[in-house]
Amino acid sequence: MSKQNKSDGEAAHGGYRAGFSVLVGRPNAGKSTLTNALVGQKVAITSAKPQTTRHTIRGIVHRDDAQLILVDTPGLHRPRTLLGKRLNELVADTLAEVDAIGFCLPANEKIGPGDKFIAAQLAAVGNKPIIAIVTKADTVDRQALTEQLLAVAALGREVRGEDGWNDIVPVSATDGFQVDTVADVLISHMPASPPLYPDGHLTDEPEAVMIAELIREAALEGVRDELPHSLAVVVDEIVPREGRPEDRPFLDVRVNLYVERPSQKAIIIGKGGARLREVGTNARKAIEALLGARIYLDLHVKVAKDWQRDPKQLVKLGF
Ligand SMILES: Nc1nc2c(ncn2[C@@H]2O[C@H](COP(=O)(O)OP(=O)(O)OP(=O)(O)O)[C@@H](O)[C@H]2O)c(=O)[nH]1
Repeated sequence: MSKQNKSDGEAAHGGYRAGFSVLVGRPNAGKSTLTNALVGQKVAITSAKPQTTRHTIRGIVHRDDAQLILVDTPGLHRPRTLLGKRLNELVADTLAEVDAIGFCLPANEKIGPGDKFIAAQLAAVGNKPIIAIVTKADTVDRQALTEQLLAVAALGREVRGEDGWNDIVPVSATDGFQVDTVADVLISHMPASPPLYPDGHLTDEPEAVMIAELIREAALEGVRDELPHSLAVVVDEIVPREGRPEDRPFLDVRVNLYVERPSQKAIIIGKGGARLREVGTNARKAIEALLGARIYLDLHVKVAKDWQRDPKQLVKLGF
């Protein structure tokens, strides 16, 4: 993340700004959906279930005069299991690195203890610009939105003193309402800097992590209720097949899906393996589109008992 030419001031890079921003908020606040709307391409998985975003996934907003690099974090929350604790460490590390923080609070839910907990943590980060983003604005009427904006402003003053949040922006990621404004406001807090990534680059997430996310999304389709947080996906290897012409590569992708109980393994695999085949077919199409190459997808389902609580298992699974 080193920026060349540490000279300050607007004119330093012809007025160009570039930097990092993170969206935080409690589970289900709409962070992934907003990231996707800002970046304009699906990079993070979304789900109706909380805490599906396990990895830090970056998307980049490109403008003629700016680059906004977004980091999508897992839901910041009170640690419960060890996995939760690791997630919170990840969040704390990310906060220290960014130039501005977007704090997401849904318009259609009263500010609760979870939001206050996060607000206090953000205030403790120090002098960083914090922009309160009131998400899902389409779900409430004008008056309810106004009241929520006032409540969010009051929360800002409560944790940060009289100045409160640097900005407050209502947005609807699903309707596209104010999505550009959110980008504008975040960009206004980015430092003068040359572009940090080549144009057209949408994510710097290692391909393996994106592949794992695509498979995880396909595997959870229709069974989210039975398998809320018990599925981890690890890409073992991606090997180019030998003897293929360079312009038409073919890759062997080997992947392990870890669940916590044999009953969950049965759900993933389905009767006679039918469900797993369907998961493979769906994920393969998405992965081929991502990689621009044909692949053979080899999926294995394994039971790793209590992987969420076992430090050794967590390391093995990449957490
Ligand atoms: N109506 C409406 N629904 C939204 C909007 N943004 C997100 N949602 C819905 O809210 C739910 C949660 O959205 P996500 O983007 O997955 O939330 P998140 O904060 O990333 O959640 P975690 O990954 O659990 O931290 C999903 O069902 C979304 O479809 C919005 O602008 N309007």
